[in-house]
Amino acid sequence: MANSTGLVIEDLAKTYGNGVRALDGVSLEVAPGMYGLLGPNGAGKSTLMRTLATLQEPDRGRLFLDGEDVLAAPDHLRQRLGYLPQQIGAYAGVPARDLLDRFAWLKGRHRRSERRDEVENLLEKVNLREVAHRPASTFSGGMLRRFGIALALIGSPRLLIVDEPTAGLDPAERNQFHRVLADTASNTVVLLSTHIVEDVENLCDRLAILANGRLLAEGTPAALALPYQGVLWEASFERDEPVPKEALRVLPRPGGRRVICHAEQAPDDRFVARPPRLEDVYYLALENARREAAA
Ligand SMILES: Nc1ncnc2c1ncn2[C@@H]1O[C@H](COP(=O)(O)OP(=O)(O)OP(=O)(O)O)[C@@H](O)[C@H]1O
Repeated sequence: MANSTGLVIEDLAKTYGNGVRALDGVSLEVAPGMYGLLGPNGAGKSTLMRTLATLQEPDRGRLFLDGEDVLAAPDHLRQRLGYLPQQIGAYAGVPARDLLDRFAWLKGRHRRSERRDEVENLLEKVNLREVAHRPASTFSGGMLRRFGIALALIGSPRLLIVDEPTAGLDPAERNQFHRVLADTASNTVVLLSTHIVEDVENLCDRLAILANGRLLAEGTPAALALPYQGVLWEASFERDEPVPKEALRVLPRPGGRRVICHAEQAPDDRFVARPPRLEDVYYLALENARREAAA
C-alpha cells in the first residue's frame, strides 16, 4: 500500500480532548483525480482534512503520499500540498497579486521571474488577472474562493485539499470553480469535501461517505448506486396524505411531497421505479449506519 501512487490513508484515528471520536479507524486509497468526501455535519471530514494537511496530528494511523510517509516528514508534504480551508483570511490592504507572490516565495519559489510567471498563470487560470491589483479583502465571495484556489495551487501541489468550496456561490461562480478543480485533477489528487452530493456526482471519479468518524461506503458513483437498481420507488403525495413506512426520503414540493421508498416491490401502484442517484445512496448509507448503531 505504501508504494502506491497518490494518497494512502491507513487506520487514521483521532479523539478530541472532550472525548469526541472524530476519526475512528479510517483507511482509504486515493489515486490522482477528483475524490469526493461526503458526510453530515460532524462526520469528521474537516478533522480528516486538517490531519492530511498536517495541521493536526492523529492519535493513530499512517499517511502516505506517492509512497512517502507524510507524518514522518510533514515539512516535505507541505511543499507538495495545497489546502483550501472553509474560511480563508483576506489580508486586508495587501494587493492580491503581491500576496500570491509572497506565498510563492514561502513555497520555495525564490527566483523572481519564476514566481512572476507562476503568479500570472494562476491569476489567469482563476480569472482574476484584471483585479489582482486590489486587496483580496475587497473581493466578492466567489472571487475570494477563486483567489483561495490560486493560493492553494501555488507550487503545483501533488495533493489539493478543498473543504466546502462552493457554499454561498452563485451557479456561474460554482461552475467556474469546478472547472479550475477539474483542470487541476488531471495530475493531482484533489480531495473535495462538501455537503453538495450533486457536485460529487458530477465531478468526482470516486467518493467516500463518512459518518461518526467511520467510512460507510467507498467507490465510484456508479458502483455505489448499482446495488440499489430496481429497489427504489418514487411517487407524488398530497400535503396531508400518509406516507408509506418504507419511505426513505420525503421531499417538499409545491402543494405536496415527493416520496422516495426503498423496497423490493413498489409499495403501491402510485409508485414508479426510480433509477438510484448518488443522493439516494448517501441517505441509504446514513440510514443503514443509524440502524446498525441502534441495534
Ligand atoms: N477542536 C475540537 N475539539 C473538540 N471537538 C471537536 C473539535 N473539532 C471538531 N470536533 C468534533 O469532532 C467531530 C467531527 O468534527 P469535524 O469538524 O471534523 O466534522 P465535519 O464532518 O467537518 O463537520 P461539518 O460538515 O459540520 O464541517 C464533531 O463532533 C465536532 O464537534
